[in-house]
Amino acid sequence: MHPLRPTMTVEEAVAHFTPDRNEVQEVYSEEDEFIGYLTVEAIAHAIHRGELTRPIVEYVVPEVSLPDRKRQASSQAQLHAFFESPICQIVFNALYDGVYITDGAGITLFINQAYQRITGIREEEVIGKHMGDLIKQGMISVSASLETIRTRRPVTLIQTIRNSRKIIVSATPVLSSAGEILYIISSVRDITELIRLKHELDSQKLLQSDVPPADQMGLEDVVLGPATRSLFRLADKVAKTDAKILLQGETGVGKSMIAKYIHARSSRANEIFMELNCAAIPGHLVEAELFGYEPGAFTGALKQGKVGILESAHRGTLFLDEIGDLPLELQVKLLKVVEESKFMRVGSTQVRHVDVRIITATHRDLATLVREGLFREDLYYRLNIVTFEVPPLRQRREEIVPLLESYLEKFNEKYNEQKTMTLECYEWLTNYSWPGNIRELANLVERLVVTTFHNTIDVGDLPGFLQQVFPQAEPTSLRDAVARLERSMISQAIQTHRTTRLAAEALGISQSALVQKMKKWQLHIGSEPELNE
Ligand SMILES: Nc1ncnc2c1ncn2[C@@H]1O[C@H](COP(=O)(O)OP(=O)(O)OP(=O)(O)O)[C@@H](O)[C@H]1O
Repeated sequence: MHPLRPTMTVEEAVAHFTPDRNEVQEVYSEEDEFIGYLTVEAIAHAIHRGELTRPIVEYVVPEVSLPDRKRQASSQAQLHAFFESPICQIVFNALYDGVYITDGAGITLFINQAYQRITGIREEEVIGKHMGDLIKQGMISVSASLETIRTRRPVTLIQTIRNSRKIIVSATPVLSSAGEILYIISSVRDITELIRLKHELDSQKLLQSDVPPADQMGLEDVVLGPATRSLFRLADKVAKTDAKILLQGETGVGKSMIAKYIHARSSRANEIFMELNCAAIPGHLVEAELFGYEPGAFTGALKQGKVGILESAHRGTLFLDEIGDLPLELQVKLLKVVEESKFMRVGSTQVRHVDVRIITATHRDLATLVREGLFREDLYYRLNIVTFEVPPLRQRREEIVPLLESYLEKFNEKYNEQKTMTLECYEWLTNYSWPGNIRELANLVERLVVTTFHNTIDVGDLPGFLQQVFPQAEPTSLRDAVARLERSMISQAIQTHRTTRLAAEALGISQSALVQKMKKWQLHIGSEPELNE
């Protein structure tokens, strides 16, 4: 380390004081002339007064007494010895959370094993180092300890380790009887872990809530965030009645899942649940599918005729998906079923009775269709006693990570894999708009589990369109902005060129530098093995 210069600020000088070093530093001018001494006590006082940007020349003294030096050195040594004592090591290393201890000036004294496990940072990289230096090196993004020194209060913040992993740090100052900060003890947790715990807690809460667990309804893997939970609660309530239900929402949001849940919680649970997607078959065939037909009712009909879905659903529940696509002429026939429970098969004049509960769904706005004359108003009001507005996934982002985790678990089991996702990948996918909602999410996870060759799925493995849509949060510093640009360029280059040699060439850096950077950013060559050149 360079000698202390009088123009250095207090903040810059702090890094020169480490537990292993002398407690008094000599200060030299730019011409290397001895100016005086700077004691760790003087620095500590300056920090306590918030004078971090003042030049140290203001605190330099021409002489220091030997007892002072001995006393300071010995108290520092005692502290050091305490943290190195076997009992202290055993206690801190037994903790599940990471522990990070600095002295009152922000110099690292101790990290426990859990901290090393969570962050991947080794003892020798930080012990004796000042937190400010660790930020400068890019090892950590911010320091809760320095914030605690500045504010003299406990501080909790989210820290990024080596620009990738995110952890949550809570720092607490330990004060002497004179009110000086002696050290700062920080506890550290992985955010991914917190998300998992929250997910577990949500499931626990669900078990205690008035909504019966969905897996008992044959609906395994259901993720219930606050929005979905309140839909299920309402579904549970209306299930007990025969009220007509209209489910509105985009494709893939879970409308048919809710319909099945309502059926499973109703008095018809032991009867059949039938489903017809009115948009999936041509208009002229919907009538035959729904109401059935007599022998020879139309060209191409089965000789023996056919029982329609409506009749098959007798005593049970009929779920009519995409009801907005039901042709107008069939809407009259459906109205008769809804109002009088009566219908006629195609080609028959015999009126039949049926006892079904009808649940309908649509991704279109039925009220608008009514205004445009495309949907019968009387049918609309009949079907729409209770409306469920099922929100798109982008409006219930808190469910995205639990859904990703749940589907990862499901497909890992199905394909006998052990894939995990980086925190950044979770963050990326949380910000995506998911036009295909949960169906799209499930498809993506399955694809990633099947196609990636490594166990950790990262942003670089996502399909190209997903990599471009991520709305970046504002970078917090120039270093942050540069780091992001570097990562994004590398990620794009390896996606495009598929070999580290070609990607390095395109980026104008050496192959080994590229490999090192890929390691740092946890990037991989797409989801396929590197091409053989
Ligand atoms: N809360 C949830 N947790 C887990 N999986 C869910 C959840 N909601 C929906 N899914 C799953 O997402 C997929 C799509 O759901 P569903 O078929 O119910 O959507 P939909 O709204 O009826 O779609 P569409 O209108 O296109 O028919 C299904 O595989 C379903 O199991």
